[in-house]
Amino acid sequence: MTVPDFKTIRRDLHKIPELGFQEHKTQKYLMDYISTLPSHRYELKKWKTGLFVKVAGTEPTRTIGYRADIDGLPIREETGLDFQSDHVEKMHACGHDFHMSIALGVLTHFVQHPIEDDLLFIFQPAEEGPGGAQPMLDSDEMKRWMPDAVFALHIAPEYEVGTVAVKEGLLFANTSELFIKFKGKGGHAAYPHQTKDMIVAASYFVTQLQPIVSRNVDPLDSAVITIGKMESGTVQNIIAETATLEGTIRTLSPESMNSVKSRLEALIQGMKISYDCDIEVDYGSMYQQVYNDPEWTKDFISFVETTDNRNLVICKEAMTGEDFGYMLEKIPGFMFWLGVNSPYGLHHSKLNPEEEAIDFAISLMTEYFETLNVKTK
Ligand SMILES: CC(=O)N[C@@H](CCC[C@H](N)C(=O)O)C(=O)O
Repeated sequence: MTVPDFKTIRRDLHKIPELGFQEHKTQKYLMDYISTLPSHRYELKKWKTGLFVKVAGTEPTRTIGYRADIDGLPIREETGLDFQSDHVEKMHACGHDFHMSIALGVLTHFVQHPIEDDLLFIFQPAEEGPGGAQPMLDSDEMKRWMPDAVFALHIAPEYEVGTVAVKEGLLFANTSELFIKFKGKGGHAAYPHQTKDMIVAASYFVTQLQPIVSRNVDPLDSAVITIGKMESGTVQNIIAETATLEGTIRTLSPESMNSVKSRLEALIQGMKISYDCDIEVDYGSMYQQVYNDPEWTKDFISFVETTDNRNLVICKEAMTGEDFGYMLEKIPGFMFWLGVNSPYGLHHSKLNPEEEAIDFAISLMTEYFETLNVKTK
């Protein structure tokens, strides 16, 4: 079998981004590709819109897990690339097209050149929300094929291709989504005294959230509250009866997440009195922090250091979230950042990672897994 071009595979996947638990075309694409590999070397199980693929080892004593997330984001792509998204208002703006093609590359290698250990490839839906990692962990397939260690990577636009950035311990933050609904009383723009204006209430609330971070969280224990969406009103001369806010909370410690939410709820009680309105809060999905197992991470760091043409960066923790944190809570392993050098960052409509990072990552991970194989002997 000739080795396929994983950049072409990435471009195919880039054209068909789908939101969490709607990844039907993506799942079919992955399955169609995997079905071209010798079928006696692997076992495949569909799980919702994701996949588990177990590649048989020659004399397995353990199972090594590798996870790639597969969903896209609700963003209108503005890269102008000739393989731009075919799906309106959807884009692979967080690099999951890279994550999938790298996983397919590693999978292909080990189907053709098995190591002693079994390998479990986890193609996970809904990382951007509402979260696929925890339900996958709870699935019968995962219980049957539970890996002894699990690894994943995430593209990093800020680093050059060839860079691996990682750290032991905390890598990504605790996260919670945030959905707030305001209900007041609408009316004529010229008679505000007869209304309860929810544009004024919601705007005030957005500004009141900011001091939670600067005045309630220990400065040495960071937090972020971002409101990414605000919706209200119908036309310029009608006072808005309702308003909705959507956002996310990020904290370095689980304890700070609880205290940020307590402060937010206290503010809401005050707002209800001040603006004489109803306010409902819903936290949506919450993700466990990504905590890299120190032993596995040290092992990976010394592997990267001792190989040529790989630039190792010991990075700081980031306020990004990842439901891979749930896998690392149960199974030792690590996640790392893969340099892709894009002038536009994650979740940007012009994100354009350099595709040379795909082959770099495939050889990085295949060599690393081969090193682990030697260590089991
Ligand atoms: C790596 C990355 O960008 N992950 C997302 C995870 C989103 C979690 C959830 N939907 C939330 O917004 O809290 C991120 O935004 O960090």
